[in-house]
Amino acid sequence: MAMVDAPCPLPAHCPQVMKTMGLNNAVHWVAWFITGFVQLSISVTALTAILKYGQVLMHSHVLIIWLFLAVYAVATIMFCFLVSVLYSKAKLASACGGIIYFLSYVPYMYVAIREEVAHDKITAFEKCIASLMSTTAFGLGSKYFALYEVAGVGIQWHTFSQSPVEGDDFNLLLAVTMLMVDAAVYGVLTWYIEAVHPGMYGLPRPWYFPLQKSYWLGSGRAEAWEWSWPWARAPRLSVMEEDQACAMESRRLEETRGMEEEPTHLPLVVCVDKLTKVYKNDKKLALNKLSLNLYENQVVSFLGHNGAGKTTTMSILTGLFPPTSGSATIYGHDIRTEMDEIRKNLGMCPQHNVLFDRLTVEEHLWFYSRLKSMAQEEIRKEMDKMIEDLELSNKRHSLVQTLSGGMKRKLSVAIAFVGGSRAIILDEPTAGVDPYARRAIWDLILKYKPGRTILLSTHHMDEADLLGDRIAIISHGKLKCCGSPLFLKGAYGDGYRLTLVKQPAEPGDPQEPGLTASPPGRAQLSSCSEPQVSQFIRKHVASCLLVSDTSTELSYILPSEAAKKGAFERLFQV
Ligand SMILES: Nc1ncnc2c1ncn2[C@@H]1O[C@H](COP(=O)(O)OP(=O)(O)OP(=O)(O)O)[C@@H](O)[C@H]1O
Repeated sequence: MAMVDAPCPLPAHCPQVMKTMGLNNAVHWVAWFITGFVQLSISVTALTAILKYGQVLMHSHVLIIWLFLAVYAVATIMFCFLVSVLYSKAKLASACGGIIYFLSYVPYMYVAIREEVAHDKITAFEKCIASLMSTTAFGLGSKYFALYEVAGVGIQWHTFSQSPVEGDDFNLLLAVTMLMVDAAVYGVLTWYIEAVHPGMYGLPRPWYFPLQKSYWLGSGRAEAWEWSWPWARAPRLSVMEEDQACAMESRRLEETRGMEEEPTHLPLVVCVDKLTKVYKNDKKLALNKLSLNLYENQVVSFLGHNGAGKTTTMSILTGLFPPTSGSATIYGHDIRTEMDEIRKNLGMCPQHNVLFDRLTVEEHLWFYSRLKSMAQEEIRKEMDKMIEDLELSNKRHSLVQTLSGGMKRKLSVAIAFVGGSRAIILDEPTAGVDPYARRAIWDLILKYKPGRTILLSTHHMDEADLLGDRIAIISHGKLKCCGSPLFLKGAYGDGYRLTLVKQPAEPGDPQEPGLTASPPGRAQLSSCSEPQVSQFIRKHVASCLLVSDTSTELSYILPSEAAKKGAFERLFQV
């Protein structure tokens, strides 16, 4: 059970999202240890009672039986943790874990056969080595219970460190000690393997990471850069120099069409530099040297077709996957080596809701704020404000499983903002919600934008236009254009559309021969004469194009250049 639970204990992706939001890895494992131990201690207690009072180990001290089984339970939990980090799929871990578990009995069988069949003498040291498998230590320990029971005295505190067999220097105390050593060894191996081989999600550390000062003392980014990427030929740069180099690179990009000059007067927060990603199981380039800068107080709308690479970019920025090459910095911290530092300011809303069914709206906001180490009083204030902004006051104490899809999405977006997160990644925040909830999410994003930097992916042009201070469009993993909505419309749009509604002429109305000095809309419409209207518009915007003439409407395209020359002003002032 522990093996199935440990690799993916919560809703899919939940541990990753929690880690992105600042969950300490040690806290994650300790929580699972406590859960496993509480469950197993019930079995241990029941088994102790059965063994003692069911006349199986009737002479042995009840506390020693419980202690022996409890220590074995601890070693077994740690063994499950170890197996769980070896496999990225829970079912595979449980299947293989069972086999590995039974195979670990082999040393015990070897010792037992040599001792009992071949009558060889096995030294305590050899037994300690064999006991590095917890099941072997358990088997050897159980043998002492049996021997003392047969002798009719059972294991007592004074016989705990003695063997009833003459010349045998191993005993139950050594078996229990070895079980504790096993638990510690499995724990260390779990910690190491998870760090260098984090499975499907997470950034692998180099195999020598325990030797890195930066791992133990934090920060030390220059050292981390050097150690983690020894093949990087580029000269070592300070963070400021890196940011400047990154900004210069993007300035070079501006020279190409579709790249607006960047708002360099704002603080640079996210600097994506030639990010490339090739998935192991899909050899094609998911990201192809993507470079993008994000500035404070801005929302950047990330647009692109399905499979363009939006989610991949966001996953790399949030530390779910490592990039194949290239890098990115967030607040000057490198995503490859300083994710723990970055996570203190990072908020994310993944494409699919990752919520706990059995927690309420309020509990979710509280939990994620606490992950960010926010003080209790501040949490209460922020929670009240956010619940009001979400229009979820009446659902404050409702379990998430009772919320509608739109409400769940609103909560997921709100979670990205709690706890003072300043770099926010929103992956299709309004996917699958009704227009009303969509509007509420828009309002929330706009309200919480000041002081933050937001990257928002969407498939909706109107959303990108309305929310985005800048829009970045990617295709096949490459940035195609980036700039303000107005800039992109100017660069790629075919102009402005002018639609005139024809006013039906009322019976007895005198037919006006042409346009008068009366308000232009009314004059044009009342005439309902397309040539005259067109002639009037062409007087001010010579290159206007009539695109439709129906019984109720006239529609024209006015080229963007006309706006720059002030032609629109003259047209509408008439
Ligand atoms: N885990 C994965 N393993 C292999 N290939 C993947 C994986 N995730 C994404 N890809 C591939 O990487 C490319 C980019 O996918 P990504 O999910 O980043 O696109 P997207 O722009 O977010 O698409 P959508 O708008 O549909 O969410 C696609 O070709 C996709 O097939």
